[in-house]
Amino acid sequence: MHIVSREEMQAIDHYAIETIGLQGAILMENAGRAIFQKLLPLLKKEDRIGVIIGKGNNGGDGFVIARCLMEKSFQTDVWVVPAKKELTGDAQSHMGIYFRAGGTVRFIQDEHNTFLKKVNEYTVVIDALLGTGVHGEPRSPYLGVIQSVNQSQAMVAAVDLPSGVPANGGQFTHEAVQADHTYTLQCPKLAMYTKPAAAYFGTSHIVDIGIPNIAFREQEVLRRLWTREDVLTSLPKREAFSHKGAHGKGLLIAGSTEMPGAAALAAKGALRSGIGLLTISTPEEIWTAVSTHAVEATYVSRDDIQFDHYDGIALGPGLGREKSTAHLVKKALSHDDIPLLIDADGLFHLKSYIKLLKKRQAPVVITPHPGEMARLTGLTIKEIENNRFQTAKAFAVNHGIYVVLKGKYTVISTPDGNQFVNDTGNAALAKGGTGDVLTGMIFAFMFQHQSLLSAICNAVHLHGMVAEHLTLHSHSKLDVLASDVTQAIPVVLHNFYRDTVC
Ligand SMILES: NC(=O)C1=CN([C@@H]2O[C@H](COP(=O)(O)OP(=O)(O)OC[C@H]3O[C@@H](n4cnc5c(N)ncnc54)[C@H](O)[C@@H]3O)[C@@H](O)[C@H]2O)[C@@H](O)CC1
Ligand SMILES: Nc1ncnc2c1ncn2[C@@H]1O[C@H](COP(=O)(O)OP(=O)(O)O)[C@@H](O)[C@H]1O
Ligand SMILES: [K+]
Repeated sequence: MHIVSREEMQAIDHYAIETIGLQGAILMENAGRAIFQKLLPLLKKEDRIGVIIGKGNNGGDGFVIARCLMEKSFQTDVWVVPAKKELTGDAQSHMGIYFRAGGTVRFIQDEHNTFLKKVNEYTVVIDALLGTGVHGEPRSPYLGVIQSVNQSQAMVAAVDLPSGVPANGGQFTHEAVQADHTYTLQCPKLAMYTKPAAAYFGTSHIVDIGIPNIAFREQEVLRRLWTREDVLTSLPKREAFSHKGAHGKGLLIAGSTEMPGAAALAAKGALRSGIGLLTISTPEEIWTAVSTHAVEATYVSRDDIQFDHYDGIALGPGLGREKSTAHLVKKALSHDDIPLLIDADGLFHLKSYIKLLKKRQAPVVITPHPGEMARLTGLTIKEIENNRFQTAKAFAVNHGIYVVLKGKYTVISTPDGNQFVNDTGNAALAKGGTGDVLTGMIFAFMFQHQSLLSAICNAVHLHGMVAEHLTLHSHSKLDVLASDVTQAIPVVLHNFYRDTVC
């Protein structure tokens, strides 16, 4: 499923209307009807519903919903913000259809005090004020109407976007509708995956309004959600006659005397995700501690690493930032025919050797959180968070690597500029050590998937699913530990393989 910016959505609409010939009024009818159908199970006959309509096409969708509500005899008031003559195009057409079907409206300008009173009495408010066409802070009278909606106790269902939320996300400080449900048309918008916009959507529903796929292909939208179906169709099959050497001989360079746990967690993540043979390079003083948790692995001292004995190298978790560990990053980078996964302290050192990335033959995957990404790019964390998609893509393309920018919605960017968003997981993962587990999972998957991209995306998806599984069945978001994540990988993988179609 594609994820679009405001400009991409407008271009896709334009293509659907002008090139394909699907008239705007038909798309609007589809949108309103599809939203109504999705909304219906949430409505009760005794509900008092207010549909609040703005001047653009978002308001046009509102007229279609109002007509559907009227046909099913729901107690509905339709409130219009602009004067009648200000409505144009498809919105005007649908206002006409609504009137001729027997509908009536009230104008907020004419009955402002009644509107303020009524909005507090509604049990459901349909927000069809502003959609993707909004620019900047909502102007008067929209801002006041948005404030009234936010003060009411009604369940708020937003059409396409909560009014006032910019479709592209990014920083904003003005008031916007705080929705309980948002019915996003055709495909998710960038705002759904960025702070602070994401918090306004409530539960998001994607509503198919019938725009053909070719419209997305023609606009070359390179951003997608990585879905459960993607996982099911790309999980690797374990060959019946395979042997341990066929599932990856991996070297994990991780851990230090201060951070033995990071090595153990990454190792456990890899072992639980199917790696054939795992060798861990940690300081010898901690071999016993780490091997208690990763009995299946073998160990090699830091001075004895033979880099070219391995099919891939993961380095960084708990490595330490001393100069003595920096040369390991340089060495791993210079063995340029071995796939490399760099995380945590490995990323700290990477900054000094960034030019080596372009010289490599084999792929490099990096897994920064926003703080690590800020350090790598020289930007602030705020700048990264306000432009997650742009900065991750630019870094991936400029250095020819895969970037896994972690967070609530992890963004995976490829060297050729494609981006995939993960929507699994929850704040139970906001704990030290969970990223180390992810490193292990990606590392193991790298050896077993047909494509590196599906390996990365599947690992990120499953890592999130493990957190969801734990909080659904046995844990709160407070008490999940990174080691619990390693222990719950099997049940989640088991469920996926049970459902797999490959
Ligand atoms: N074109 C299509 O294919 C479809 C689009 N649909 C709807 O159309 C919407 C986009 O329609 P529009 O482009 O008309 O945009 P909107 O309906 O979001 O509103 C644009 C209107 O708001 C005004 N406006 C912009 N910024 C403002 C601000 N800060 N304060 C106050 N007013 C402001 C503009 O002057 C314009 O009149 C989508 O969100 C969706 O709901 C649907 O009808 C389905 C089909
Ligand atoms: N609020 C959240 N919702 C969903 N996932 C989260 C959230 N917070 C963190 N995560 C995930 O948890 C992991 C944390 O990784 P990281 O910050 O590197 O931790 P550490 O280095 O301590 O292991 C990442 O995969 C990230 O996407
Ligand atoms: K809206």
